Amino acid sequence: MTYVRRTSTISANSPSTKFHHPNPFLDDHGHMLTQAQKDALKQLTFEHLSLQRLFTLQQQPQTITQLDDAELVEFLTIANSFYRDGQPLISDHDYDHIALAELKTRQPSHPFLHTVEPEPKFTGKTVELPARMLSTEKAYTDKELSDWLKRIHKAANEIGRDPAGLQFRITPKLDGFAAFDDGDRLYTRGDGRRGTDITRAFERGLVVANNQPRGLGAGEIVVQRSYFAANLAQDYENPRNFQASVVKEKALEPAVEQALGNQAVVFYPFSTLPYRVRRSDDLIDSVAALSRELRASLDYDMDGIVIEITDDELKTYMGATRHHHRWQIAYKQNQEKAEVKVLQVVPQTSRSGRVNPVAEVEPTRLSGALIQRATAHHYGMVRDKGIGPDAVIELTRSGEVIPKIIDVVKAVEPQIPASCPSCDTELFWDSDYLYCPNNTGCPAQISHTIEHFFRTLGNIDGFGPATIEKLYTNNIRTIDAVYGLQADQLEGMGFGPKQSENLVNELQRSRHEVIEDWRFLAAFGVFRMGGGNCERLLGHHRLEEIFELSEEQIVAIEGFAERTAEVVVKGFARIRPLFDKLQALGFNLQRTPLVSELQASGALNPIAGKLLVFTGTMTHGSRDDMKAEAKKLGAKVGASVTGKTDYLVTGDKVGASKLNAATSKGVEILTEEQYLKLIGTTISSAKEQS
Ligand SMILES: NC(=O)c1ccc[n+]([C@@H]2O[C@H](COP(=O)([O-])OP(=O)(O)OC[C@H]3O[C@@H](n4cnc5c(N)ncnc54)[C@H](O)[C@@H]3O)[C@@H](O)[C@H]2O)c1
Ligand SMILES: [Zn+2]
Repeated sequence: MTYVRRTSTISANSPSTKFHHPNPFLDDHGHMLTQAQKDALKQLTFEHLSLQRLFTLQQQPQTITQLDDAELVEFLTIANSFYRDGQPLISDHDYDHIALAELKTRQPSHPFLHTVEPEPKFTGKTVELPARMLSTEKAYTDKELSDWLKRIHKAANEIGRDPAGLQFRITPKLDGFAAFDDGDRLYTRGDGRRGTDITRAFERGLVVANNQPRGLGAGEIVVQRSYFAANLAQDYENPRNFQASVVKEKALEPAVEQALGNQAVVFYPFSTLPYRVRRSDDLIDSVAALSRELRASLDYDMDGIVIEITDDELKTYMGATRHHHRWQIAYKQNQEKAEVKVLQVVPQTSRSGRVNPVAEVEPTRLSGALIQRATAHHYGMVRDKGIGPDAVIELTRSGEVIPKIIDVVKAVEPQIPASCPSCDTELFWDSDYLYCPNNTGCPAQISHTIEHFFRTLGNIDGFGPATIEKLYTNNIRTIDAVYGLQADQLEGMGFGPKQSENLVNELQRSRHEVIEDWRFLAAFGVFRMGGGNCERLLGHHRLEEIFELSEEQIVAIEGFAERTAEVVVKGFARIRPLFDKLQALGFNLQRTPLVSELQASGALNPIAGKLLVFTGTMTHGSRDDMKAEAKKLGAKVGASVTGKTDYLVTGDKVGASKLNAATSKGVEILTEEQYLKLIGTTISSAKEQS
């Protein structure tokens, strides 16, 4: 694997760790970690995953299945700790259906799956809970629900109950912070058996929902949905994020204090929740409607419904696993699409000057996450489909944190900016895209370029959007100027003494730590030159040669088209002055090995990248084995000879037509023996090995 592994705690350099976070920023790469998440990450120790890797997993949750076992468990642990802290990294849907499901398939008895997922540690006395507070078993489909029902029926029969007579109590599954109120103290769920004293929440003004008395046992701390949407949605990413802060030991933030004062945050005992009762025979058919009904009757966020049997004797008989009560299940429907109303379309100028539309929408819950904004592909879509205030759009969430607009249900007058939101310069259209032409003076373009640089280097902390914005207002607007900063200068700009020192140390570290030259080049953000293309290019030409390269030389490299070569040559010319200045600062660059060198040294097999066709009966192994081996060495294997074939490898009893085709197309023909020699093995040594 090629990503950087960090084996120790990510260097602590966090400026004031703010618990709640304002709207997350979406950078050019669509990276969505918020500052608070990044700060929290710094507290964690990674053994298997890197920060970059987490970024990728967050952006492409489907790649979670490619992690190895240890990485997967580490990822689950990290995701869980973020979730409990009110800042989910990925959606519940992806957590359950991709990450957890993967572990279930691979290691059904892994301890992670069979205990209550741990909550963050709070200060406070730990006590034995009067009753166990477990997780719930989950059903996402009617089939899963009916399987559960069968188990209930079986148990009922075992103790002589008539399954048809059983009653099921259905309550909303509150999406809050679980707690237990014994009338005197309030405790967290902890590990399900022992919780931590968080009575301070009541002392801070938490009330029991609907003026109910204290001491009603298990429940959740929740915030009113309407209050959240009206007063908190701008500052808190989701209600979980807000709710968790009510019980934290640190001083309350003003918004939390205010919400408590307004009695908008409550402890809701489960025993006082609105409920419905159904019998076995009409349970499954009615769950969807009940779910909607209960949602409408409750001004708190819910995450499905909880179904449990009411027969106490049967409950006792069925008991619990270490993870859940067998007599209870949560039913969650997958809601992957939603229709929402647009509040406004906000323009965001990117590093390249392209202005991207972000639709702010009425807060809507979609597969476990609160959605407040969505991205349109480009302003052409906004223009052609009529997206603006009051438009109704259809959203889908396919793993990304910010969902995409898939369709417009109700079109309106499109909301399109005339000038750049950052520098006010008049925008221009280039087919479907809007651009700010002010490349050298637009604050957004300049700041994002600097952010991109540091983020791509990946070996420097502390230079996030907030820092860069502050530097910008203090006239530090180029990367070389940032590298020239001294601690006292930073202090003069309003950075704290400790932070100033840290920032200067980080700048030094980023120059002294070894970094791959392709990563360094990618940091300059030349159009079409992301990490992959930089590495490919530097596999053929040295970093110091790139400014002399012609379009022809670039096109000659596999993977570069003519149009790309043209913009790349221009792009290199543009960055050259900055490049020279930064290189003079002495970064510790590690060269990308040249393909030619690798081939000469034998590190790269001569057939790597070549297209081979095998024909005839082989003696070295079966033809399939040989094909597999060739692929392992980096070759591609074709079925028939074409003009692109590099070698035709021939065994015994070869048909004349293949040989003729090879000859007429100028394809080199190798006997099996010649081939084995080429790849550095002989028939006998190959046989010994196998
Ligand atoms: N997005 C992420 O990264 C992430 C990470 C970890 C967990 N999760 C989510 O958390 C869930 C598992 O967490 P869990 O084990 O804490 O909770 P759970 O979903 O299994 O629910 C159990 C809890 O539900 C609460 N509850 C709410 N309403 C209730 C009611 N009416 N009756 C009874 N109990 C009720 C109780 O406090 C109980 O402790 C998963 O569904 C998963 O999607 C998400
Ligand atoms: Zn601009």
